[in-house]
Amino acid sequence: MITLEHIGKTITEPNGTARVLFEDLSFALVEPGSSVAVLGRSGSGKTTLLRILAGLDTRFEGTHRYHGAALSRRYEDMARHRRDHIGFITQHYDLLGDRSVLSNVLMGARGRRSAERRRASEYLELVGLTGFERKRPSVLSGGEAQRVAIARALVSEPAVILADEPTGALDEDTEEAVLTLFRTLQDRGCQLVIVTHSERVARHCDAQLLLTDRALTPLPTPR
Ligand SMILES: Nc1ncnc2c1ncn2[C@@H]1O[C@H](COP(=O)(O)OP(=O)(O)OP(=O)(O)O)[C@@H](O)[C@H]1O
Repeated sequence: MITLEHIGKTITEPNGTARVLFEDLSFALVEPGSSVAVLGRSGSGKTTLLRILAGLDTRFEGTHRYHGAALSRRYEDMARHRRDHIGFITQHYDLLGDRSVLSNVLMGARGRRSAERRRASEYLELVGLTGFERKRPSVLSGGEAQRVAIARALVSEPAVILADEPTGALDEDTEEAVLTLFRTLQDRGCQLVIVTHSERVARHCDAQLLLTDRALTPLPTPR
């Protein structure tokens, strides 16, 4: 269970003026295996919200809880929280260019080496990238790079997956395969937060929230 309570955040615009991004924002993902889509205009703060949930942004007011316990803002504690519980599919993939695809996926793994390598290969297969293990990120298409980022986030089978536009570079069939993979993980109890501009992706989630006027508002489920 992951919750945000009374979150406030102010950013500084490039011209030096302050802008309130979040004001008394609340969020709760309670049921095991549940998923929520976060929609909102460009610049409304969706990525910032995911970064707070991931423990990557600690400069905010309010409380971030995991299973009821308030998270410390110490860098080491946040890093441990991320490693132990969170899989983050970032908007720009953030692959390491001097490492192979397999090595990039292993960056997301924890546990015994041989088991990790096997699971990394399994997840590459699940995202349709068997045979890509030794390639470098620079030779991948955008959609292939995105699928490597997905495999990296999922390989540790985290309790919570945070996904920033996770299928933005994918064709419909590949997107469907990724959404099916997400559903399989949800069936095992994994919780998902997906930032998306796509109604199709939002429809796959159990609930939809709109980030507007500095806070989250529930939306009726699209048909
Ligand atoms: N560290 C920062 N310092 C200053 N401004 C920031 C910082 N991080 C984000 N911003 C600004 O905060 C606003 C929200 O950014 P964010 O990336 O969260 O939006 P978004 O809703 O995810 O947008 P998009 O849909 O375009 O990806 C933007 O105007 C961005 O320029």
